[in-house]
Amino acid sequence: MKTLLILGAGGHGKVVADCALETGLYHKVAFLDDDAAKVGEIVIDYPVIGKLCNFEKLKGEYDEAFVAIGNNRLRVELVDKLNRFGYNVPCLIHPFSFVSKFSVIECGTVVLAGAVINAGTRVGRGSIINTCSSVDHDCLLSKGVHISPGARVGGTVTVGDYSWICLGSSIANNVHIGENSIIAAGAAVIKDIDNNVLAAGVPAVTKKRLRQ
Ligand SMILES: CC(=O)SCCNC(=O)CCNC(=O)[C@H](O)C(C)(C)COP(=O)(O)OP(=O)(O)OC[C@H]1O[C@@H](n2cnc3c(N)ncnc32)[C@H](O)[C@@H]1OP(=O)(O)O
Repeated sequence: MKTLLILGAGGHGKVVADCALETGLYHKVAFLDDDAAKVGEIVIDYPVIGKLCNFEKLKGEYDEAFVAIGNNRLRVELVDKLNRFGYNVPCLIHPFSFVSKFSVIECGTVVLAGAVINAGTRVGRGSIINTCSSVDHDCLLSKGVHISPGARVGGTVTVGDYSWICLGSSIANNVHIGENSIIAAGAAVIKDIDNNVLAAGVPAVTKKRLRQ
């Protein structure tokens, strides 16, 4: 059994800790968070022991470290820092998810309860495959992608760096979603989506451009 340091003690941090414990691989977790009010508190039975930057001085005290922060770009930056610093950054797969043995999940990615990842799909580092979402066959999700609860991604879809597929949206097969874009909750995407845009509606259309 291993120990796990989790960067981020918010709602997503709780879910990540729960997932890690459910795997049966960890017997102890602790959190780091930059919210001063959280430091010293207990979050689902486990302590918040310092600020995010404290991961450096804790090296050697935990077997592995994981980033549980919702901001897609920041999450990947921290995964990369942990890797450079020599931490082992796992991928966390909830035991009640299905991840095809013919898929590849890169480090720092969490696959939560009820999620499905089908054969031939690759999920980049620092991604979130959230509760009861699905990513079908032969998809390529780049780094820092968040597939929110209940979202459905058809086969052979590509999603660029840091894009956020919101709650309950559906992405038709063969579509390309650009980098740093947001697909709003409940959208149905049937055509390619540019980089740096918010798309919403059924069928989804570009609503606004986002800062890069
Ligand atoms: C476990 C967890 O909780 S994980 C987190 C899950 N959370 C989510 O998935 C977030 C869901 N939230 C959304 O989808 C929100 O609508 C967001 C994040 C996309 C809104 O983003 P914002 O940048 O604030 O969008 P904003 O409010 O400026 O809307 C821009 C336009 O898009 C439209 N729009 C935004 N969201 C939607 C939507 N879901 N459906 C239809 N239209 C929408 C707005 O009406 C507006 O249209 P208009 O310009 O014609 O008036």
